[in-house]
Amino acid sequence: MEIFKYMENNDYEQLVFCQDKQSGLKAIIAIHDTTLGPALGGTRMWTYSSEEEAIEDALRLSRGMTYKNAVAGLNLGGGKTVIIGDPHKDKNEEMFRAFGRYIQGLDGRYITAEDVGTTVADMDIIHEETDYVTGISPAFGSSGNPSPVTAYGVYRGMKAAAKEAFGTDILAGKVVAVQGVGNVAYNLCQHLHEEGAQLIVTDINKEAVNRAVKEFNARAVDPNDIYGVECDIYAPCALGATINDQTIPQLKAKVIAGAANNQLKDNQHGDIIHEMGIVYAPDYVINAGGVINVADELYGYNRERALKKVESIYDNISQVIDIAMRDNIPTYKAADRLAEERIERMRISRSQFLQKGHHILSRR
Ligand SMILES: NC(=O)C1=CN([C@@H]2O[C@H](COP(=O)(O)OP(=O)(O)OC[C@H]3O[C@@H](n4cnc5c(N)ncnc54)[C@H](O)[C@@H]3O)[C@@H](O)[C@H]2O)C=CC1
Ligand SMILES: CC(C)CC(=O)C(=O)O
Repeated sequence: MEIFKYMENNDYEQLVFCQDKQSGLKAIIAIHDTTLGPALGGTRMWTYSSEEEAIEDALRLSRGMTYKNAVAGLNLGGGKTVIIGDPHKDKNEEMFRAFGRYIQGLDGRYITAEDVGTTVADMDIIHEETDYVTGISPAFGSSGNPSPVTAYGVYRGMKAAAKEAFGTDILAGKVVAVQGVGNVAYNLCQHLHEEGAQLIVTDINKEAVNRAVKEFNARAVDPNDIYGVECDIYAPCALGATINDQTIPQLKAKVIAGAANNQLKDNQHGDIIHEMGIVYAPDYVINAGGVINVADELYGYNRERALKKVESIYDNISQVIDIAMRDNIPTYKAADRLAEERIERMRISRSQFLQKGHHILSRR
């Protein structure tokens, strides 16, 4: 991979490699675009099969955060960290302390939070070294685990997509196939079950599946079978790139609406599902609830205010669908357009020189 060429082609600002021998920390912080404000995005800890795979993941995820934060109406840019390692075996206090010091060194250009493989407890340790961390314990007056709020946003966005596909946003009686029943999807299943949707679930973790079967009367299927099940809605809530050449021909769903980041393997897969008439709720629009929630900490956390903003994910998905219909383009392109237009408008309106620029962070 030619890193500078890749960064230049996709407008990345900065890539930071953090190493600490004692704790085993190997982290990559990717900052995509800070036009709207400091880059905010979570830290993923994962067993990458190569350093190149980790770098690519950090780059792709950080770009997604730029677009997510822009469409969500946040005054924040896009960034993300990946830590190479097994979250079940390789974590230690020193690792997150060392990582916190690297974040502090960026002096506010990047703010972190949870993602796959990291927890509120990890954020609390990072907080010992830096203020540029969110999703810390409610005991510190903060917002805690973002997953339940992400799930609420996905639920709202799923309703908006269902309205377009089925003429109603009532999900009672609809069959929803959920891939991965981890932190976000467990809470999503709870909303769907309460409304009377029927659930089909899968996960590589048997305990997670059993819990969903027991608590939500879900039907369990093997991980490879989830794509082809008879359902109304496919909710990808595990990792990325599950909408691809192999899975698309199997899909029976009329709606794709889930929490995972980077659901489309490539843009062409967004074109194909558009041509098939599937209503796709773009990942970074529908899963913005978590970042909206943690970003509220920068103002002094108020859960009611955060949830109100998360509710508007319904309107954001409807707006994206309207633009896609109007211009006869796939929804992923409509979402990109919304994000890019906002960033461009702000770039122009903020181009005037100020001796000491203001951002909400300066009050923290
Ligand atoms: N936690 C949050 O607030 C947010 C999460 N997301 C995204 O949503 C997705 C889920 O996040 P979390 O629930 O926090 O993660 P998680 O790690 O708690 O849950 C993911 C689940 O997917 C399962 N899984 C992994 N590979 C699988 C496969 N091939 N087939 C079936 N199941 C598989 C895992 O065993 C796990 O139970 C991720 O892509 C994450 O980046 C996006 C925005 C916010
Ligand atoms: C988990 C969130 C708090 C932020 C993030 O990284 C995301 O939305 O993907």
